[in-house]
Amino acid sequence: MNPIVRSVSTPRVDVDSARMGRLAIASLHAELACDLKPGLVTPFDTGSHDDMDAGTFLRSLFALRHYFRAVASASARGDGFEVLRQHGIAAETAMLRATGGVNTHRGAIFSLGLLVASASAYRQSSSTTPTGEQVCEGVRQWAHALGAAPLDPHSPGQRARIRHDVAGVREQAAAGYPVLRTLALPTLRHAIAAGLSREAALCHTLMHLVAHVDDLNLLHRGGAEGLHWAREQATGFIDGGGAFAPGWRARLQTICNAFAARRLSPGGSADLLACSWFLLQQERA
Ligand SMILES: CC(C)(COP(=O)(O)OP(=O)(O)OC[C@H]1O[C@@H](n2cnc3c(N)ncnc32)[C@H](O[C@H]2O[C@H](COP(=O)(O)OP(=O)(O)OP(=O)(O)O)[C@@H](O)[C@H]2O)[C@@H]1O)[C@@H](O)C(=O)NCCC(=O)NCCS
Ligand SMILES: Nc1ncnc2[nH]cnc12
Repeated sequence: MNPIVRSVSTPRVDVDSARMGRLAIASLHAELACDLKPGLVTPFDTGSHDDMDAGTFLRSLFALRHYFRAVASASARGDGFEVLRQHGIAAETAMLRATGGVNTHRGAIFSLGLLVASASAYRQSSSTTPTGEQVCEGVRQWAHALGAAPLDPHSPGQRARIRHDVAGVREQAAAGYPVLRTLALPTLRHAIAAGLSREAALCHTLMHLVAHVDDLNLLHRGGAEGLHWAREQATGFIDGGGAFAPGWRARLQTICNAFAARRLSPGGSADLLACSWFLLQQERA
């Protein structure tokens, strides 16, 4: 964008950006607050983690309280991907400062940040509320920039992605998050429409994600065998009726215990769960 042309904020942009920012933080909190998440941190369990607990995630959320509003506002004003990326890098720094160097939300800063930016741009340009699927599709506008952006080939995710020849979070983003559009959103919508509680619907959706996502965190910690085992556990839970089945909590607790025993943690699936919740909630905003 021409540096002479300053981005102009208007009250409408500011109000909607603040709304999108609050929804994003609330969605990350909804994921954290959900119990019975195999290998993941909950208010009652640190899962497969020794370096973080719910307090670590809450400090991280607090550090991100301005970030999502900032990317929403930048996107609504028409700022390019590089501006969004700089906000993301600053958010990663704020997160690490708040957590004492623990990586709680690096992937969520990326994925939820892009979805917030997409939702904000759509709402600004069309003055209507997009569906969750339209928000996912909107991320494709940055596909080229995503492919050209600097990448750390030695990050856990990149090492896992290269070693196991799978797509990672950037490839998901450039394709408009197909796993959210075609799997997580329909699953979450159906569970809620069928009358499941928020927690049951989130657990049900998380297990569908674990069963299908090439989760780089599972690959990083458990390799191909660990990912395969995790998918088998999730598929077994789903085939047994998932959170619709009587006694689902006891069955899921057993799976949680098994994930922790193997030190496996589907952090990518947890991010995508929070993203799914945001995509649904912004439809009502
Ligand atoms: C694009 C970046 C994320 C960089 O990508 P890269 O692959 O280099 O970074 P990684 O962090 O290694 O992997 C990506 C993170 O994304 C999550 N994730 C994993 N698989 C998937 C998937 N299939 N789809 C979507 N998302 C996925 C995951 O993040 C979550 O897990 C982390 C916490 O779990 P934990 O097990 O504790 O992870 P570690 O501490 O790393 O391992 P241990 O040592 O404990 O075993 C946490 O990050 C969660 O969010 C992957 O980690 C991005 O960093 C980038 O380039 N950012 C620049 C800014 C930017 O462009 N922003 C956009 C603004 S709109
Ligand atoms: N609840 C959680 N536990 C562990 N890693 C995560 N990444 C995102 N949410 C997470």
